[in-house]
Amino acid sequence: MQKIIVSGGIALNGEVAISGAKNAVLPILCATLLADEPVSIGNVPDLHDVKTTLRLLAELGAGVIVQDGADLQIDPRTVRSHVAPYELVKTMRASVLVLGPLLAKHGAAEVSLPGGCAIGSRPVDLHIKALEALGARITLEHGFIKASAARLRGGKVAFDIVSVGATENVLMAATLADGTTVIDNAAKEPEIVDLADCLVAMGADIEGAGTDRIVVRGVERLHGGSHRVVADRIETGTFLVAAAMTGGCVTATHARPGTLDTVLDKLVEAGADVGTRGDAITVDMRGRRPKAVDLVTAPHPGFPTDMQAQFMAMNCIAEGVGTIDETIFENRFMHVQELVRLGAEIHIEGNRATVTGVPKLSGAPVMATDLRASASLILAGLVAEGDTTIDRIYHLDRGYENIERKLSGLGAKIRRVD
Ligand SMILES: CC(=O)N[C@H]1[C@@H](OP(=O)(O)OP(=O)(O)OC[C@H]2O[C@@H](n3ccc(=O)[nH]c3=O)[C@H](O)[C@@H]2O)O[C@H](CO)[C@@H](O)[C@@H]1O
Ligand SMILES: C=C(OP(=O)(O)O)C(=O)O
Repeated sequence: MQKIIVSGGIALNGEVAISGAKNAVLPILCATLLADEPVSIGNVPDLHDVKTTLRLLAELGAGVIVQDGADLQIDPRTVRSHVAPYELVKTMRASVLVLGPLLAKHGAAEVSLPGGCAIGSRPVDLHIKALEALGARITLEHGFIKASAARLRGGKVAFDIVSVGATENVLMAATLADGTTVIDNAAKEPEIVDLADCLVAMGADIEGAGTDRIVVRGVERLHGGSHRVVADRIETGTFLVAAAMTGGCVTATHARPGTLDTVLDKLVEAGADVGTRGDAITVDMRGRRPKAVDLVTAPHPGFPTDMQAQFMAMNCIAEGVGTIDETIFENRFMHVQELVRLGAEIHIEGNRATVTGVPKLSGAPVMATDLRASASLILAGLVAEGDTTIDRIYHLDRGYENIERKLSGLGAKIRRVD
């Protein structure tokens, strides 16, 4: 199994180009199932989750044409199956996002329940309730969500808690429903806005994406179109934290600064000079040690849970004590015991981690448990004395394109070994 070895102690400097967002491209690829014509998607990152989604679309019968690296064309006209098998769904939770599109377009969908995962139980009850509000009949049988509806009808959906995936599933389904759907307490993440932009390019009628009320007026059909995936705010944030932690100066280019307000505010609080110019963001922490920050994860525009592990890594070597409250997932502190192996001082009580910064970490073998936990271990390795060897990096490849090449370009000593 492949591992990553990081030799710590080098301040990162230079420019890094940000890729398209994993959490935007996955729902967008699923949304192409709604169209009557081929859809072109640009700025597609080369990620394991993207490959899994393309395999799933191909399994359903869609044509997948890679035009040029990051540009793809999906032809949904040849879709014949509406079954998303366990083998593909189990490795990637986002595959549940074919449920809404298949149901809306083909009147039926059978999607394996995604497995539990390291960060929490992650049920899909909100997806099911929302689609039922649009008239779908849904049962759970033999580990599959089985859904049917002659044609979905517009309805009222009011979420009890904010869910990115459930908002996306019902948003996609509502585009082809008969009548108007109002989604209240909708997720406001930039990836929802990007999905809505793509659906609108395909002929959907959507208002309010990015606010907590989305109104979708159903249309008879969606046509082909083209869309360029938004920059990955979590990848961006990860590189900016790397700059701050190592006492370096890094500019992330091809980024979308407006999607990162809370993250940039926390970097300023940690003592970094942060500047934005067009699609570039620079974090300069030269000659300084970060100050510990307190943070509470929350739905957008709050602090993203997908950046929690990376900020925890920064607090580990910061000056002072920082508290981190994880309010989205009940079990998203799996990186703590690995960071402790590197010499971090972290105390957990319920959903709060209190981190007391230490002057230095020391390299050790550690194990990645999920995607952002893996990123936090790489960040910690960048500042640890000696070598940090990170095992189970397949988690990392789900969501970071060429991370070791990008970090090497900033001066890091990092390599992948078999
Ligand atoms: C592919 C993708 O975009 N993944 C992101 C998406 O995941 P995902 O869409 O799975 O996350 P949700 O926003 O749905 O989860 C938020 C909370 O709602 C709960 N919940 C969710 C659905 C449901 O039916 N019932 C229920 O109880 C979850 O367990 C969690 O506690 O948003 C998360 C929160 O920003 C991010 O960490 C993930 O990176
Ligand atoms: C939790 C994440 O992704 P997923 O929902 O795909 O597991 C993530 O991107 O940090």
